Amino acid sequence: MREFDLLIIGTGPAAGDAAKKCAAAGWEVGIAESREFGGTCALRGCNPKKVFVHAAAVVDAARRSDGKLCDAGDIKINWSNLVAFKNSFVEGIPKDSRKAYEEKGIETFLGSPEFISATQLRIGDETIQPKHVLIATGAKPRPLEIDGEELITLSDEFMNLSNLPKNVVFIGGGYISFEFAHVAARADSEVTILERSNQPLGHFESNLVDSLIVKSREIGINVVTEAAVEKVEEANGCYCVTYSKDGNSQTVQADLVVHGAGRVPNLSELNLEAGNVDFDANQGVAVDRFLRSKSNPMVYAAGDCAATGVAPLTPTASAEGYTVTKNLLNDKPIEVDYNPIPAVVFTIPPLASVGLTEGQAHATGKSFRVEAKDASDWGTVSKVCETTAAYKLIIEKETDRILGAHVLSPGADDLINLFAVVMKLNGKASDLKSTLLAFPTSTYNVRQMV
Ligand SMILES: Cc1cc2nc3c(=O)[nH]c(=O)nc-3n(C[C@H](O)[C@H](O)[C@H](O)COP(=O)(O)OP(=O)(O)OC[C@H]3O[C@@H](n4cnc5c(N)ncnc54)[C@H](O)[C@@H]3O)c2cc1C
Ligand SMILES: NC(=O)c1ccc[n+]([C@@H]2O[C@H](COP(=O)([O-])OP(=O)(O)OC[C@H]3O[C@@H](n4cnc5c(N)ncnc54)[C@H](O)[C@@H]3O)[C@@H](O)[C@H]2O)c1
Repeated sequence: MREFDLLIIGTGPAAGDAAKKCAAAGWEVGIAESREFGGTCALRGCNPKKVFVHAAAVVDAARRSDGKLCDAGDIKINWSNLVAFKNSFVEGIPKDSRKAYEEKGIETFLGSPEFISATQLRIGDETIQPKHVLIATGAKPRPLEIDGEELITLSDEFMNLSNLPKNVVFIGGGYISFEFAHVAARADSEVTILERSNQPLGHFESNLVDSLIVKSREIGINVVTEAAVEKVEEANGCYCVTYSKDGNSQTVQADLVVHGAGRVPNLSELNLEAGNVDFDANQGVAVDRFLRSKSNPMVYAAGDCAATGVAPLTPTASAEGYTVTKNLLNDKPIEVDYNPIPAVVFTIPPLASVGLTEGQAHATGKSFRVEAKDASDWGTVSKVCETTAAYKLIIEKETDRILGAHVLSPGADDLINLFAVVMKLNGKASDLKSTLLAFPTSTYNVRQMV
């Protein structure tokens, strides 16, 4: 029987803070990882994905500037070099990450612990009795439960392909599909996105999603809405994807079919029933506002696997991990300080958002004004030869506070953080208007927007 003050399951952004700070406070800490140490964001998500997005942005910038800013020649993505370059950032992480835990006196386990009772877990041959458990196991691609599911490539595999085939179909029209579709289109593949609802990227401001769809179609992506994928078959060396649209079955051929149809909490290996840990397979571990399990008080959950109801992103996972640390080490529990949560779809150009959409603002009953404009004439847009840019701001009339900011433009991924800071500090739109900002920069545009 091994005893720990804290056993952490998972090594992504939700896990690290508690491991390191509890160990620094003198606790006996163990941490278990069933794949490579480091988590999704660093190994298979945000960071490696950005390398692909950079490559696509370089090629796109050169092509759209051809004859104006440069002679682009026959510029193209070299896929195998790109994958190798991405790997150069990723391959050292598992060893370094595990070593960093061990150097802090944290015991590491490779494998999946499972609950054998409300107070004990087993990992391999060892029985572990921890005082506290932090479940931080993240998420995995949602099972589609369609025929031919085994033929579908996952996002992890997409980023390791030795070459990118000519015809690529993405199932789902969310973050993963739009980001990788924009990469694949710049790598000269023919790309289709099949989205079952009438609006892809459902959490984003619909007008700007419409503009992004127009842009996506301009670069050759076939975006099909109200198209629920029903099966994938292998035929003549390629794949045939069947989807229902307008009550009819339709098909599209592909050399590669990619899963972009959502993710679910990664809980199936933990035997949570034996641990008396309530959970929902789609939402995650049932937690109270302090991130403690509602059914087993020694257990906490954070990140993509916790049923918090907020966007499953790296910043939210980190904030939840930080909150669990505080609640483990301090007597007075705290809630997660989420507000506000910025989000970016790393397309080219990026779509960024923070706070309420116009529809959500209506639902609050507050009185607000909307500032919205096509911004393709901004200098920071036209001078980089981009043709797509737009924004929408939601500003409360009574207080002049920004309720929501939505931007589709070059630089929107950084610009959105300025809005996040102002909203967090309860600043007013007029504060932004009167703040001197460096010129000419993407963020300077904020003064024109408010
Ligand atoms: C392709 C892709 C791109 C993304 N891009 C972005 C982005 O640009 N920005 C952003 O904010 N978010 C992005 N995300 C989401 C982001 O990666 C996650 O929200 C974040 O990693 C969640 O952190 P976490 O600690 O909860 O889980 P994870 O980072 O998923 O870590 C969980 C860890 O637990 C391990 N694990 C799972 N089950 C067990 C078990 N039974 N036993 C032991 N270990 C287990 C997993 O192997 C994993 O290492 C992206 C996700 C994907 C898939
Ligand atoms: N830039 C980022 O921050 C970023 C990037 C990638 C992933 N992520 C995270 O990973 C999560 C998963 O990403 P994702 O893109 O897989 O999911 P998503 O939740 O963003 O989108 C999934 C989409 O697939 C559609 N869908 C589901 N089943 C379908 C079917 N059978 N046929 C057609 N469409 C179907 C849904 O209607 C939805 O629009 C995201 O929610 C996000 O939290 C974030």
